Formats: sequence, C-alpha cells, structure tokens
Amino acid sequence: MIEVLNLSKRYGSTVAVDDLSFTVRPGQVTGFLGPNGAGKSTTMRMMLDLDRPTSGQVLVDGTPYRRLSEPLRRVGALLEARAVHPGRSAYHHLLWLAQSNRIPKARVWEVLELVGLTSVAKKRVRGFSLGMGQRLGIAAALLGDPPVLLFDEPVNGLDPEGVLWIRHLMKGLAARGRTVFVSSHLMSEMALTAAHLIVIGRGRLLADTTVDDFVATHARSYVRVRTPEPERMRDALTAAGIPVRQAADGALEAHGAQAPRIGELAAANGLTVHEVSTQSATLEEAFMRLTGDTVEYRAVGGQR
Ligand SMILES: Nc1ncnc2c1ncn2[C@@H]1O[C@H](COP(=O)(O)OP(=O)(O)OP(=O)(O)O)[C@@H](O)[C@H]1O
Repeated sequence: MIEVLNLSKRYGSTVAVDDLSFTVRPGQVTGFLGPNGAGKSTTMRMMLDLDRPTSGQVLVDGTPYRRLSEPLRRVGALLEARAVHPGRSAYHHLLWLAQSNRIPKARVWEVLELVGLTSVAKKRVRGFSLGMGQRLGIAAALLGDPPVLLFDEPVNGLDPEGVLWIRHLMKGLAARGRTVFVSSHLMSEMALTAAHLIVIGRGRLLADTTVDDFVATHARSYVRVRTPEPERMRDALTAAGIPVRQAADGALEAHGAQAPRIGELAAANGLTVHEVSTQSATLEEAFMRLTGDTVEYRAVGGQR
C-alpha cells in the first residue's frame, strides 16, 4: 500500500504538487493520470525519496522510503529517465543492483528471462533500443520481487507486442496481491489495464475512483445517426425531447436515448437511416472533460 499524505512540492514559484492525499491499494492496477506538467513524475519521485517534499509525506507499507532496508525488496520502480551506465551490460547492471540488496544472482537471470532480454544479457546497454531499455528498467523493478511497484510511462517505446506484454504483466502482478501504480498518457491502454484511477491536474487531486465510475461520471454515451434527411430527423428527435447535435461529418448525435428508441422514432416518421450506432463513452473523453481546465500546455487553435 502507498499512502500519500498532504504532499506538496514547490520549485521556486512553481507549485508542482499541491496538498495531495490518496492511497494506492494492493490487488489492483491503479492508473495515475494527469496532463503534461500535472505533477505525476514529481509525486513518483517523492514516493521513492528521489525528491524531498516541501511538506507532507509518503508511506510505503507504513514506512517512508528512506527508512526501508533493502528497498528493492519492498518497492520496485521504473521511472522515465532511468540512469543506467551505458558501458555496462544488462546482466551486470542488474547484478550490481541485486548485490546491493542481497538478492541472489539466480534472480538476475530469472528477471532477464521474464522481460525477454536473456539473449542480449551480456550486450552493452549503450546499443539498446528504447523498448529494450524499458524492458531492462522493468527487470530492475521486478528484481527484488517487491510487493509495491511503480511504473512511470511503462509502455513508452514498446511495440504492440510489448504493450500487450506489459498489460498482462501489470495485471498479473496485481492479481497476485501486489500494489501496482502506473502513470500513462495512453488512455486506451489505461482503460484496459487499470481498475482504479488517481487523476491530478496542476498538482491537485481531481479524481480518486474506479475506471468505470470515472467514465460514467465524466463522459456520456450517445447514439450516432446518419440519414439522407438530417433536418427531418433532427426535428423528430427534438420533438421527442432528445437533445441532438450535428457532428462535423453531418451525422447527428443523439444524447440521453438508446439506439432502439431512435430507430423506432425514425420508423414512425418514415425516415430512412443509414446508421444508428451507440458510441460508448471512453476514458479519453472523460479525461479530457475533467482535465480540460487544468491543461498547462496547449497548441494554439488545438482541438479538444
Ligand atoms: N526539477 C525541477 N525544477 C523545477 N521545476 C520542476 C522540476 N521538476 C518538475 N518541475 C515542474 O513541476 C511541474 C510538474 O512536473 P512533472 O514532471 O512532475 O509533471 P508530469 O505530470 O510528470 O508531466 P508529464 O506528463 O509531462 O511527464 C511542472 O510545471 C514542471 O515544470
């Protein structure tokens, strides 16, 4: 379990993390979301004592990180910019980490196998692709078989097979009772991986809830209708009290009614329809709606 307690971090006049409190529980994958600059990496660094809080604290299974003995056995972490000596091999990098935490040598080969790097274990890290570097970082996180795991953008640089692998890995770890906390900008992937979400914006907590609740609360499903007579269809929907708007491609979007009702209305009015499809609410849409006002960097004229 990870407890974040009234955590704040200032860099000069920038408030990176602002009185943040939440708990990450074992047995499920918890996603950590927020726009660029929201304070996710800063929060994760403070969880690992790589950055000192201005105020507040983080407890890992009841203890601050700096007081953990053999920390790799308690918390495994993949942070975005992981420092690996480029002249070292993957094997020697992991061996060096293992020895500092009294982890047996055999475990090094085990994690190399687990992340699929056995065949390049003795090659220098300098020649590694982005994806191989990610796998090595994940191997390091798993080395001490810790109960708590933090991953900052773990699918960064991974190909589709790698993305699928990490999804199964994280879910598997959670299913075996681990605490798994993972940040990502890939909403579709997060929707498939996480059960719970912590969402922050400008360093503040915006949501602490299940993925299903989050989507249901912040995004709405609607029915998309294409017809050669959009004006008549719009009138029929409006007369039935169903709010409707027109999409950029000319299709109608009917809100607050199910597809069968729309089909029945079309039939009752003698309207031809070419499409009546339910558009399910997505995590991405919910995220955009909730965090829209907290986005720090946005392209001029950018569409949301
Ligand atoms: N070492 C630092 N010195 C000064 N400001 C910093 C430092 N680290 C982070 N910040 C600032 O703190 C804020 C939060 O940054 P942070 O990297 O934690 O956000 P993030 O949510 O991880 O963003 P991203 O999604 O882009 O990785 C930003 O405004 C950033 O510019």
